[in-house]
Amino acid sequence: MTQTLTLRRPDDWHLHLRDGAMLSAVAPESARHFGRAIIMPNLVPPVVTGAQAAAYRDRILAALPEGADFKPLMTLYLTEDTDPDDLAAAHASGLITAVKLYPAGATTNSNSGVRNFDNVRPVLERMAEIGCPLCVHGEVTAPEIDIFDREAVFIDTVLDPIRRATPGLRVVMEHITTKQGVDYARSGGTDLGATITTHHLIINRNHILVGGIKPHYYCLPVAKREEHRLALREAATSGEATFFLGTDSAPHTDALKEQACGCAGCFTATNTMSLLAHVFEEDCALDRLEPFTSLNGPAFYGLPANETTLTLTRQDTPVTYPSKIDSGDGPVTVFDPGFPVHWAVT
Ligand SMILES: NC(=O)N[C@@H](CC(=O)O)C(=O)O
Ligand SMILES: [Zn+2]
Ligand SMILES: [Zn+2]
Repeated sequence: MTQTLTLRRPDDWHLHLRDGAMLSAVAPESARHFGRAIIMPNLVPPVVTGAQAAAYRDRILAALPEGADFKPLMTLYLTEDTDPDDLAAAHASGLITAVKLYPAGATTNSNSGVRNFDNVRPVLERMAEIGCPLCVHGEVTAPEIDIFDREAVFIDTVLDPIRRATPGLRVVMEHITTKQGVDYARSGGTDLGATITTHHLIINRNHILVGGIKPHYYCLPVAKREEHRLALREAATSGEATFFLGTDSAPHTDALKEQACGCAGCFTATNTMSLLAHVFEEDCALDRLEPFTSLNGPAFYGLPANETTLTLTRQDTPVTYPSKIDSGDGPVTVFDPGFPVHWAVT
């Protein structure tokens, strides 16, 4: 008997769509399966004002295939110069859903990010007042901190102090990669959520480094030890309301990934739902895929779950995907889990 699984249409609570030719190439990949996505603002230059967010939203809508059932949920990139009134107006009108905090220098296109967290305190207080969530790239950037420790140190030295100083601020810990991240997210009550990517459920740091360096597995935060991957698997498959899918699908062309100083980011928009069905089946948790991909995220953001559905079918022959998509600027490699996957979106 063929096994099928029907879910409310999933959403992606952390997505990079880029701009220009790349946007046109990757937007259809997300729109095929996802109903909504939180759109990351780390363009060059970043999306820092309401006017820029509106213009970017329009470019995204223009890049969608005709009849696509996909709503971009826009974000502003928090800088030390963010105007609280502009932010509040953009939130009140429904133009933006959240604000994104990048510590300066932490990741791709984060140079305009925050250096001194005291300088954004008034903005954070305003966000707590108006109920606008803060999405956080949670890594410290101090050169003396080992890259594998950057998330855990951020939680203790930046995130926890910010949350204590700003009661009522709703925070999403983006793309958590550690057991410490899982534990902290769990301890935070209903004002704290955490997204987990598809690739961090599949790879650990050995996959990046053993047997030759694999640039297409390099992303930030970098994948950690196996014990951390297992903690993420346990959290994602738990069904707990705190944890929801944010793919962090982050396309870079092969030329930019496969070079002496390669860009960080895994491109998973194309095959995420098949991969997640595989992961949840492996952990005997197929019944908890829907909370992770389709229910917990909207609940955190105070939005209804999607009305339409998506059906996955388990087939005998492995599903096939293009190994690369053409971005117009060159090929982008689709994340390869390294094992056959039998769940197809039908
Ligand atoms: N995750 C990544 O490795 N890269 C993201 C930025 C980010 O989410 O940190 C990107 O924009 O390429
Ligand atoms: Zn990030
Ligand atoms: Zn990201």
